[in-house]
Amino acid sequence: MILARGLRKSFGDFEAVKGIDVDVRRGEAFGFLGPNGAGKSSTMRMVAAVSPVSDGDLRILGLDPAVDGPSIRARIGVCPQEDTLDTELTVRDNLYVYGRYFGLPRKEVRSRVDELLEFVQLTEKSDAMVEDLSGGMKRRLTIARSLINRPDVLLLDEPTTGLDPQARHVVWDRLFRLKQQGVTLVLTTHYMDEAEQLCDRLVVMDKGVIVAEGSPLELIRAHSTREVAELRFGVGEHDALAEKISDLGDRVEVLPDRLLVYSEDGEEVIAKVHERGLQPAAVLVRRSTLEDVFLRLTGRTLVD
Ligand SMILES: Nc1ncnc2c1ncn2[C@@H]1O[C@H](COP(=O)(O)OP(=O)(O)OP(=O)(O)O)[C@@H](O)[C@H]1O
Repeated sequence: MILARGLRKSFGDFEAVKGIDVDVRRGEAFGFLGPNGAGKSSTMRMVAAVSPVSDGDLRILGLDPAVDGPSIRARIGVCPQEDTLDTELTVRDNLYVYGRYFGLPRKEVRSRVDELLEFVQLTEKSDAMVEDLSGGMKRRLTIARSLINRPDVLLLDEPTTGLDPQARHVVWDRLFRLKQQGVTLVLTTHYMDEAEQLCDRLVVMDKGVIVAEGSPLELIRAHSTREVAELRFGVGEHDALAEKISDLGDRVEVLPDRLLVYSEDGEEVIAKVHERGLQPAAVLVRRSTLEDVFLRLTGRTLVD
């Protein structure tokens, strides 16, 4: 569905995307992960055929965005990071007008609008003005709008950023359903839990390059241990304590509020910490996640 080879994006002298290779297959959910400024949105905008490629090859649905931009845009759906809804129109009219941009006949748009309002659970808000919607409702409406043309590929730039947990959950639930319906999803996110659950494959980007790619499980196996022991000591004690327990795991990471000890058996780590007479204020053993992969590969947490 999407094929990129040596894809680059420059803004003047600054290179935001530095030659990436990407393959997105039909029907999969593909994620771009990375901290702010990694180049995810710049990549998404090239894939959406709204930002010209600076160098390299890019094919979307087999088409070249430099020459087939309109055909590509007709067959993809885009849910941008910022809501770009028309606040002076009702919920229904936002979808209707957008559908008409695609040149769909009036009758067809009307029934598609009803279908989509139902899908994003906004039927009851059909006649409300956009400015009266909550943030979560606006995001759902933007997703509905991006689906008006029955796209083969749906591009979502941080679809759940800025939403409260419940609103996030509703949006995520709809994305799962779309995936079940066979829509190819390409998304960026900062939320590791979501990426782990939804994405079949993903790439981790940092400073314009891809630093790892694979399924969530493959990435965790390749770049982290099975378990992580989290230890909280007093403020300011973590650096000194990290040295004292550095032999207890494959590696130890120092975060501002805790130590992370990476090992195959977290309980064993905790037991040894206690044997050494150390008294953490709190301990937790958990399995490795994509957040750990990210920390390993970039030396930073995504939340930063
Ligand atoms: N139009 C532009 N002109 C100049 N620089 C830009 C432009 N768009 C993006 N950049 C720069 O390119 C880099 C990558 O930005 P991009 O928005 O692609 O990152 P991102 O991974 O999507 O980050 P975020 O998670 O914050 O959205 C940043 O340093 C940004 O300042």
